[in-house]
Amino acid sequence: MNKKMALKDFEETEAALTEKSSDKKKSKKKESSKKRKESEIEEEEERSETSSELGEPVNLKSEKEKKKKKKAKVEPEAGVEEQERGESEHPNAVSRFRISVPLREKLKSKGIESLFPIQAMTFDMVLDGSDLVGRARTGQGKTLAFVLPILESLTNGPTKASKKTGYGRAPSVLVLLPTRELAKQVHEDFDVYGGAVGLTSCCLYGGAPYHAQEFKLKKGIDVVIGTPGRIKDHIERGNIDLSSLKFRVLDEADEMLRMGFVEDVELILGKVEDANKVQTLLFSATLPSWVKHISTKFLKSDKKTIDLVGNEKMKASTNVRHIVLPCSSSARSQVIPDIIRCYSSGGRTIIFTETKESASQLADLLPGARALHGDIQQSQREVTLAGFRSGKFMTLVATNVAARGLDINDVQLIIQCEPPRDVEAYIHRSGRTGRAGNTGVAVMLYDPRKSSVSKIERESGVKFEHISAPQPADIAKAAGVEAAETITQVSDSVIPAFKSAAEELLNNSGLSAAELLAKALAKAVGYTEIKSRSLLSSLEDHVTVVLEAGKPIYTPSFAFGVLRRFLPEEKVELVKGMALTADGNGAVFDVPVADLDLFRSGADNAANVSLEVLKQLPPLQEREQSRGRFGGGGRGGFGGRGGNRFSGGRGGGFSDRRNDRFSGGFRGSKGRGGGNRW
Ligand SMILES: Nc1ncnc2c1ncn2[C@@H]1O[C@H](COP(=O)(O)OP(=O)(O)OP(=O)(O)O)[C@@H](O)[C@H]1O
Repeated sequence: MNKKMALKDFEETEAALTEKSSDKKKSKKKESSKKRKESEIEEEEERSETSSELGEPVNLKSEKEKKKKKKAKVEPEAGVEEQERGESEHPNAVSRFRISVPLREKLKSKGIESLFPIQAMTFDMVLDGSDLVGRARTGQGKTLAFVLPILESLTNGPTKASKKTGYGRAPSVLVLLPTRELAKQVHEDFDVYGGAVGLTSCCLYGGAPYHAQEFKLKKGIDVVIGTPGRIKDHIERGNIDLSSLKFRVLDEADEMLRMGFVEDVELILGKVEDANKVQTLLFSATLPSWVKHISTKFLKSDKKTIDLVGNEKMKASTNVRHIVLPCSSSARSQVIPDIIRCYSSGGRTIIFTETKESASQLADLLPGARALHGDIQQSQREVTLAGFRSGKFMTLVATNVAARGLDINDVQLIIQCEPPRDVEAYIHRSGRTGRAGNTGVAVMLYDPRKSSVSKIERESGVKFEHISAPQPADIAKAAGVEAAETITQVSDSVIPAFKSAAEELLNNSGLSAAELLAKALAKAVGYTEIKSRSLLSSLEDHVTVVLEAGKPIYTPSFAFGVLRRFLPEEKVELVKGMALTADGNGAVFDVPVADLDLFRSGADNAANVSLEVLKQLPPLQEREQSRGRFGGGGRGGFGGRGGNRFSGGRGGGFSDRRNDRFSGGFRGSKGRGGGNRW
């Protein structure tokens, strides 16, 4: 169990620290610190209960609901009682930690009066000199977990005396991150909080000119933050001296190592004169076992580990409502705007695609959306992200380049266009919402013919909520309610001008007053027609039907065979998204509305066959479950399609991925690699 693990780690650490120290003051601090930890562990327990409260359905949130939602904000891993206790009594109040006044004031100005659990649990360890592996779910404040104790150590703590000073000073801190955007974000934190205690920082990443970076390094700097590629380049150019480092931080460590930059990271980390005099900290929301293994290479053997996820089943954010929705790739651009309308609560949305091309294409199709990926010039990437952060536009379509670490205010909705290749990507992408105690929604689209959600579900521990695409009629209904409200606000002064036209309509249209008003409302919110949408592939002008044949249907090819008994081949080929019901008695598929009567009458005339239109999807067999059966299927689209995305030799080690996924975004300036997807 997570809590147990966290407690165990903490107790081990406590014991070690207590042994070391004979200082009374220190042990007092530890005593209060221990109390803090115990209450945090209770909070963890409370937290897992409160998470289920986030499951209420979201539907075109009114302002009122939004406000309510804001009020529902809870501190990560903290219970309601905790909030009621008031900041000053908070067990993790900033004032209870060895945080100096300028930092405390800066934190206060940012609205931070108490530390989040990962920060509280690691603060003393880092300040007292330990190497550390830290893991907490997305959005729980891992950045300040290293920023605060590092700054405190350099200004008032153990590394103060040996820290370099003066013009041309070599950096004391090096922070490595996997993406440029993330490096910039972490740099901003060091800038804000470091600035408060007189420490300077700079950010080194690819795609930006060298000379400004070189100038800053020459002048002397305390904290260097950057991506491994550019930092390595600066080292090779002799611009940066890492010999007097006091801290090395690997943020999103698993991603950096997965990218195949182990050698670069190793080379960079190896540039310290005496590794024993450097503290190394490694953070991520996901720490696959191979990362833990690798960490032994970089971190001292007596390192501490604080793992707030541990062996807990649920690895993804518990503040997020996790939803899956069947949708074919061709229907995406129609369905996504409705998902945004229904689930974004008027906030920002990030849509993740698997490739750079599809990010650009989708951004072009969605009104008011912009793309962010590795093929976009760095300067434009920065403009785009700044525009999204400031609310200039509300929908960002991105590749995994935006999956990690980005902390953007009011991102309410994440849409993943298809299941990602690894569970880590799911965890980090969905973690762009529901941050710092806020709630959010993550919708993952999948094409039941091509992909399955069960692997992600199993590995992330998420229990997905299965929904169908919002029906245009539902969305229109909600819009109608809003329109009715606005109509009551229209001044009576308009009546004389429109009354005679209204009376004429009423007399001649053959419609009732309510029907005519309904049309007027529809027109007022931009509807002249409402189409239905199928449940399986979310296609307009299609309906979803279930076929039964008087005996179990074991394979899609059998279902196609039944259809061929009463339909011509060209009609059978119109069938979309064939899936089998979980009970094995039926086949579910989409057909064009225009052909529904033909399908129905054919079924009526065939022996033992029934065909019914569905309003809701019944439980279906997962694609994985029926793997092997789909291959020999009918001509309706299964033969040889799309293999099993999850079982075929992808994944595995990380070094072979180097050029596959990152060369565009991460090492863009060098143009390394070919099949770059991000
Ligand atoms: N003690 C705190 N009180 C209130 N807000 C905080 C506190 N610590 C951090 N935050 C805010 O929480 C948000 C998430 O923090 P951060 O980005 O460090 O999360 P993270 O754990 O690194 O997430 P990820 O795994 O996605 O990178 C930020 O907006 C940050 O300012």
